[in-house]
Amino acid sequence: MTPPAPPDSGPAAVGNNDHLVQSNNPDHPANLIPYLCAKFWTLGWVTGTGGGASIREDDLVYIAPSGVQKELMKPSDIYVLSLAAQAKSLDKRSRVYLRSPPQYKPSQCTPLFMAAFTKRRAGCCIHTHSHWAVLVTLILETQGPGRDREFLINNIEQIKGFGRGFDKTGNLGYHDTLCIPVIENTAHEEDLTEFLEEAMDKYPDTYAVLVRRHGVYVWGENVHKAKTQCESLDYLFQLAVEMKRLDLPWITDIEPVKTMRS
Ligand SMILES: CSC[C@@H](O)[C@@H](O)C(=O)COP(=O)(O)O
Ligand SMILES: [Zn+2]
Repeated sequence: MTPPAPPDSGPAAVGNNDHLVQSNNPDHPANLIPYLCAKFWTLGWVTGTGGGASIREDDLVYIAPSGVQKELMKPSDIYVLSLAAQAKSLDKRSRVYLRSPPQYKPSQCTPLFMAAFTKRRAGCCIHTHSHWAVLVTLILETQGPGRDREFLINNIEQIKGFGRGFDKTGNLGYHDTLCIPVIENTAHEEDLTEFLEEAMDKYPDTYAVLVRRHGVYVWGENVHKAKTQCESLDYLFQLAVEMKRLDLPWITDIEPVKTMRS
């Protein structure tokens, strides 16, 4: 990831640990979150303040503000919290911020991002409101109860863009079936947390969870992996919607071609 030099990171540090979001390094999370969200906005992933991204570097978690135009964020808008301080806190639901811009509230997606960081040791989590993700959940809805809870696809090259799973090495193969669980949307974002965590427990190797009529959460062990997995998924969601339009199945039984390796 080599974004250009960061924009002006806002007012100089005065208290509030502002130094945590001030860096000339374009790969610093406080620079990278605004840079990535500006890119995601062009893809329709974070339009109208929806969606977002969060990055963990060791103990520190960098989070965007709530309800802001995600493509216009500045490094000085970013919240920082400590996982260790959070773990020590007696009130598990309250957040211990090392830095909070006073004019904002932290993203409503914070507990969902935290689930990826604490339950999967993820280094980055991306939330999109991509049309393709939403459409896939709507198509699944028409498959009826029991068949609407998993997005399954196989025999598509882009599936190789996904890791085999948490603490596993290597990526999925062309003939493997990719399975992304679907949870129901709730009126308030934070209420999704228990269902997202439940899906993580039930699907320990998944790197993503679809939220019906809402979007998708995708994570990875670092920014590169979260971003490329999110891109691969969006590609597959779009393909799946077009396949459905053409009445083509998402799951096919294709015999592996015999090669010198077989
Ligand atoms: C367009 S409102 C969307 C929000 O409710 C939520 O789903 C979301 O994705 C972003 O929440 P935010 O608190 O702005 O980071
Ligand atoms: Zn959302």
